[in-house]
Amino acid sequence: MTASTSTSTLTSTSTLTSTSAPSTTPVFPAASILGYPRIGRRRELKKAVESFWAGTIDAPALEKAAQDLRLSTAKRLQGLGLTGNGAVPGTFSYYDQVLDAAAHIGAIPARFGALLDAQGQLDISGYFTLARGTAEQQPLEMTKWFDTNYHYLVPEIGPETVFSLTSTRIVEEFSHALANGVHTRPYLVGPVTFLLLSKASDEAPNDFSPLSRLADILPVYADLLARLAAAGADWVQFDEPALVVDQVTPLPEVQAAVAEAYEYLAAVPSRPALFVSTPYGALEGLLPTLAATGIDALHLDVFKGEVPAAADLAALSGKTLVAGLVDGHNIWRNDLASSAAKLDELRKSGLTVTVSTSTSTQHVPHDVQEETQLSAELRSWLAFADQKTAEVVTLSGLLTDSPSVQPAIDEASAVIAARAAAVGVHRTEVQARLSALTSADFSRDAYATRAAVQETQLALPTLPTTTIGSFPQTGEIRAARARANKGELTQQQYQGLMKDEIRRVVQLQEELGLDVLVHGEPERNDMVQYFAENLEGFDVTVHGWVQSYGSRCTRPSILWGDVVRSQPITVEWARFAQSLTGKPMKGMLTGPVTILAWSFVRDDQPLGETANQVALALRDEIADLESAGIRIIQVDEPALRELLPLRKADQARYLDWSVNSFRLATSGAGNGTQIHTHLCYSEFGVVIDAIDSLDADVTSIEAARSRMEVVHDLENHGFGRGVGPGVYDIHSPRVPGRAEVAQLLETAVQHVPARQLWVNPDCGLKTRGYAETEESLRNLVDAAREVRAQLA
Ligand SMILES: Nc1nc2c(c(=O)[nH]1)N[C@@H](CNc1ccc(C(=O)N[C@@H](CCC(=O)N[C@@H](CCC(=O)N[C@@H](CCC(=O)O)C(=O)O)C(=O)O)C(=O)O)cc1)CN2
Ligand code: MET
Ligand SMILES: [Zn+2]
Repeated sequence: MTASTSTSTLTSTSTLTSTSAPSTTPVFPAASILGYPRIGRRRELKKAVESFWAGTIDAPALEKAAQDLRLSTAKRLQGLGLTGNGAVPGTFSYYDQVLDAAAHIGAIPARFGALLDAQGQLDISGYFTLARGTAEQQPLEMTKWFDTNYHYLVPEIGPETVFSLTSTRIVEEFSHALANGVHTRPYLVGPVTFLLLSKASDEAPNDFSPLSRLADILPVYADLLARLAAAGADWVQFDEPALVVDQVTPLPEVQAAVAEAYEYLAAVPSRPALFVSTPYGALEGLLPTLAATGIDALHLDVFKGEVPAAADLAALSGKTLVAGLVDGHNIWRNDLASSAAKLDELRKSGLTVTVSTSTSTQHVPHDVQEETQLSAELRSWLAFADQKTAEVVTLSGLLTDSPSVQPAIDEASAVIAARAAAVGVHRTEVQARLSALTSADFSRDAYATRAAVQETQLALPTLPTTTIGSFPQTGEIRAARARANKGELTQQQYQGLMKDEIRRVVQLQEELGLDVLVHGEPERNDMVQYFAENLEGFDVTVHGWVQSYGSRCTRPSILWGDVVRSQPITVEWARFAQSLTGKPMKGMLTGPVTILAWSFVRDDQPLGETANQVALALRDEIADLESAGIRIIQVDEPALRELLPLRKADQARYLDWSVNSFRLATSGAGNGTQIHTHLCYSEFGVVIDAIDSLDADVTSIEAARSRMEVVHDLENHGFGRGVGPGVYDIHSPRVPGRAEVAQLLETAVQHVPARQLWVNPDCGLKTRGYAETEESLRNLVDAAREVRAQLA
């Protein structure tokens, strides 16, 4: 459909809205959740998908595994009390929910060539091609989903993109569940969020905005709606989280897009009832806009956001208000008394109100009851996805004024009170150390002074080469750790195997001719969990897997108490690795912000305070590394951008505490100790001032996928310290050629003085195999030598 025909449709819809809605709008279920983890309680989906990629199972077997998982999930949620039509969300995905939307509406970049089958459909192999790329084509870019550790694939849209219904998977999933006794609620990322999250395709002119294609994707969404109605769906959920974020696109344009999209979709003659969800924060200026459309139910995040003003709520008259009361993004048991009070407030509006989660529960593990190794006390403080579902069901009892709710509220209040008083939550020695800090603890001598000392002590060539820390985590390494955890290997045997691995990694780096070496991090299951396991105040889970992207998962640690480092963590490994080489060996730590971002963090004190506790532990670790003869220490902060608040008004305060915690961790280092930091997964333009304020001597940044765009930011900013824009995209097995790397370096030296530049990959190599790693690093070192020679 062209822009002009859609405008005429839009004009006619304003009068049609009331008559074209389903004759009787179905009742929205009193209890529902926005979404549920899809990886499986035992990572069944991860295993099936990776087996399919490895060629050990075929497409029908993968489909069967996914079907079984969907059905057991749906039955479980029914069993927990999500019983109304549409209460169970259809939030399954083989890889990513944004990719799913792209796959349904035909947003398939031309650069992939013909991916559709004879019927114009994208099959499962084509779908994974977009996610994982081919030898010739980079996959879709991956980036952070709002302020979470989930990553989505970025659709590429241009004037040339032809939209059509290229998948009907959500319809088939609905029908399959219905045939098996569960009336689910199909889910798709909504049209406005979809376009706001997209980037312009390679073919698009410079000033192109994906949002300009709104009128062209709406008919495809409409087609899908009609098919879902025909399949019998009562409700469909369009997820619009981009509406809670301050966008680069001016608000009036976003408002116009929201109005156009939902007036259009509401006017579809035969459709399910429309439910729009707006997780991750307060909807603010877009609430009246959505209220003025013909949608049937609107979700508001009233956990993170405020309860809206009465006048704003009044505008929702005739619609169901779905109250996101239970936090989908953290694991603390809900304060039911406070939720009940909010629910009361919302019901005063006279609207039909129902209960839900603030966000999808895809960000939390499945079930606390699996974690039998945790103390009963700690478990009683927690709620994972299943417990959150139960909390939603409990709160929905208030809608019918059920007397059975009060005991549950009282119990939750009692547990929260007990948690505040529990041993280890507040420790006087930690509080005393924090209150004794002065501004001197947050700064080092001037950079020029430090750089001069480091230059003589380290004697590195121009364009020094290094890697980001991890080397491939091989099956052998993981198997050894699994056996050690089961007690099949002694600690000594396990440590011996890890030392063998470190020896191999050091020798490989010597052979390749890298200038600054790493030990490869084989002893770490994860760069955050490893530290959590070695600090007091944290606990870790056994089955608490949460999807980070695609088939990759993490087990976020639980930071519940004041943080204490009772003994050195990395020092012996670093000392051992340094003993194997005359070249500088980097000590490798994870920074305070990232440790917080990738853990479930206590909600009973400001994050900045918790960050400083972690920072003090790292500060002590750095002092011990220095004493052990380590001259370069890298403190990774890949999540610095992730926690940046979605609303501009909150950002300065965040950047202040986050930067300060990094400085607290690192500024005890002597002038001769070179502090590195590393950031990935973000656009850096927005946080470049903050990166500068970290005051690290050297910063490595992801850049290869975006073809060195970051060097413009660095140049404009006048970034004056060492910097290593990544020249090797480690997210795919593709090996970058020597000439390609050299070209990226040549671009870099045009914008950043050569004496500041470092040569390194985009990120750690843990997800890579050895074959491609060796070849890529060889090309990287050769390219650095080539460009060095040109400079000389
Ligand atoms: N926390 C965190 N967030 C992050 C990143 C990160 O590195 N960590 N990187 C960015 C991208 N996200 C990523 C997230 C996960 C992984 C990743 O590689 N995850 C691994 C698991 C890593 C891990 O915890 N490994 C454990 C457990 C491994 C395992 O599955 N063991 C088997 C047994 C193995 C055997 O017997 O062979 C089992 O438990 O069943 C270990 O090595 O010990 C995976 O999904 O496969 C990579 C990147 C952003 N966010
Ligand atoms: C996600 S950032 C990873 C940094 C870490 N040092 C590594 O190399 O794996
Ligand atoms: Zn990284």
